[in-house]
Amino acid sequence: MARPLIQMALDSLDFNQTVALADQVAPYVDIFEIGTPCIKYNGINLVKELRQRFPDKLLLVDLKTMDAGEYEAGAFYAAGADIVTVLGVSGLATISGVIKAAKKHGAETQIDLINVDDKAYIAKESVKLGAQIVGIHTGLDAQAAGQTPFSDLNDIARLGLNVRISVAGGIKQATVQQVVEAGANIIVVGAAIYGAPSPAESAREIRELVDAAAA
Ligand SMILES: O=C([C@H](O)CO)[C@H](O)[C@H](O)COP(=O)(O)O
Repeated sequence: MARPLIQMALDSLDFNQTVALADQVAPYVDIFEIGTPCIKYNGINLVKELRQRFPDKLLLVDLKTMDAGEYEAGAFYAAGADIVTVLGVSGLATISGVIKAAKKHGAETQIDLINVDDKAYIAKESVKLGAQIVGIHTGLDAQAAGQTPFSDLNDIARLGLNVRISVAGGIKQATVQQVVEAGANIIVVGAAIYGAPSPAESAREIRELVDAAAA
């Protein structure tokens, strides 16, 4: 099995704390995600800062775009994003616009299937449009209501689409093996790292668990 990537969700609103957290966990993660609240609060300067500080990391900007796909995403690709997210619920025209912007910059697009009713349909159509990643995502509010991403992950993985699958939604040490075995290519972790007494130690543990599960 190819080594799954670990994506650190940077969900703080504070610019300096975000950069400091990225520094701490950098040895253990592959992708820095600038989370949606964080990018709304800090804007494109944070993309530029992380791009400059971490030239070897992948940088995902979690715009969760809903409209004006090409226009909105284009500026973030130009600032150094490797991956930008667009909402599956936005519809195929917006998804197509973000993919067009990504292509212009030699970058990638992730379709976030959060709150999509027919996830299989949107995933299949997104692949036809040229998306490289589909995201199974139980958001923070849905997690608080007791939901998890596991059943949706199994359903999408079973389709065998030519696309990488990202999974997010409360993933922690206890559930890493389960999502790797289910077929996730990108494991997104936020609170289990940034909420730990030692974020670096938590990230190191998750790295070990992901690598062991994929071995
Ligand atoms: O995308 C996220 C959320 O919707 C806010 O933007 C989180 O970054 C994602 O859910 C990962 O965080 P955890 O669920 O805390 O692991």
